[in-house]
Amino acid sequence: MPSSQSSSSSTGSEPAAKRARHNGPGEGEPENLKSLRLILEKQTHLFACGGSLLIGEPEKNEEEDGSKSTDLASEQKKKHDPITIRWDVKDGDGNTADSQVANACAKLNLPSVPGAGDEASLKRLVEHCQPATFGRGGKDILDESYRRAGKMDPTAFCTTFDPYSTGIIDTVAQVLLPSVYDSATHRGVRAELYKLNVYSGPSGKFKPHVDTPRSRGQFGSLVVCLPVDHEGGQLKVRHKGEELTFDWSTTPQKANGKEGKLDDNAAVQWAAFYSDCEHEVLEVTSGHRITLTYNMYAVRGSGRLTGHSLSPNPLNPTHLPLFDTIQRTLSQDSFNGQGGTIGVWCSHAYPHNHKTESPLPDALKGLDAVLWEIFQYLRLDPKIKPVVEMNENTHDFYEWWYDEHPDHKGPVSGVDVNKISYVSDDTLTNVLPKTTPQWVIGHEFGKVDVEGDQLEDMWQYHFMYTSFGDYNVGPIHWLTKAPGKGELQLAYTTVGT
Ligand SMILES: O=C(O)CCC(=O)C(=O)O
Ligand SMILES: [Fe+2]
Repeated sequence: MPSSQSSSSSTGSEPAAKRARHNGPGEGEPENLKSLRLILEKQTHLFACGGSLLIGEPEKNEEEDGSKSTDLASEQKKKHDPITIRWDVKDGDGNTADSQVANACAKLNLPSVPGAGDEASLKRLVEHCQPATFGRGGKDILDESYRRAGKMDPTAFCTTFDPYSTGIIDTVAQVLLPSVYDSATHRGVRAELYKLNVYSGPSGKFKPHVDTPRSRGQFGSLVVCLPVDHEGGQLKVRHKGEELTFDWSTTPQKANGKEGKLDDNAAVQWAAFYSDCEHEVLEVTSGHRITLTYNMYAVRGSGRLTGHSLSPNPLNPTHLPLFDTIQRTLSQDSFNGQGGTIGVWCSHAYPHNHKTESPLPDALKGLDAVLWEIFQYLRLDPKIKPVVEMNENTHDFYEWWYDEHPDHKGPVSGVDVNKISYVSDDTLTNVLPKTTPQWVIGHEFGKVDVEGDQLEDMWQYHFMYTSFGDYNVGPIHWLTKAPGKGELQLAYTTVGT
């Protein structure tokens, strides 16, 4: 039975072109794996989703006899109540009422009702925001040529808008983080309010960027756009050459607010996407684009769609579109009964600097999650590991050593050079794999630093690689293309002169 290995990173030290050498169909590549590779290449990636909620007058929700309506259908037809935002107003903001009361509170109702004074509150909210920064190289940067927006921290405001009760989080969980029947990967979504942002015309914007994950479990971001008129400000989200546009602009002609009445078309719009997707907010040309952003984390045992609920709606992996193809393809023995390794490069990036706790498989996204579930269901014993490929010179050095030791038979159990101070060639013949290795499978995520003398002898190379992981015996049959840029997993530092 072939075993599968996914990796989310590889050594960053090797040029992509060289790595690509190993990704194309290799000589003697089993036919069934070739066809599976072609099928995976054609997969479109699901990386974002979105929707809208109409807003209406608060409902009386009472029958004529005074009893409350509990009917599910009418519950679902209900429009969302108008949204209230309250925020701290510190002393000295120039407002007489505020300067008399320390830490007073201001309030805004959305959508604003013409003639109800909401426009003045909206103006105040915009004024009370601070300039929004963004993360670059571990620092918070303020650069208005890159991001021109206002922000308010969640410690300074509260809102009646709740992404859980509106069903947004359930939808995001179903689409971006589905739980699979009978899987150990039951996961739910926890959304944490991160900021209120205001992008104002004529030049509010946020140029292309990738969000900084706040912790290892973060898999995505949710943006909720509040019902405030604005033009422009489209959100564009990209992944692997595909792009989705979320256009929430409302032209003044479209809006039909009348004095004292809520606009019938007023809606809350939202979009959710995986954190590793590049995205940008195009220029807002007029009005204010006001958003609530949430960081979303994959968690076990919370949320409505986890496998912990009594009647969950979990996916069955056999009903995933790729299931039949993969099962059929892999049921033909690609390796003549000898076993072998199939590799799939993760199509998304994951935060994983923590040595002992990897966020995976809980936070696997999109196609990565689908393949993981199918491989698990087929009992292929998949593993998620960091992978390092030997660069060409090192590989040549190993080949030379193997040529020099034609009698080398492969490792003898119980011999560990990492416990021996001097390693002779004889000892090496007892520890190196039978055939020249090319891939080293890491024990755990997180960069491994190895210190030693000049890398000259075979045992020093061996020591470096085995400090990081295990040689993969035989080739890895990669089904997907390696990510454009890998991440440094293994560093060798020379000590002494
Ligand atoms: O407002 C948006 O649509 C996206 C904002 C964004 O990219 C961010 O806050 O990081
Ligand atoms: Fe962002």
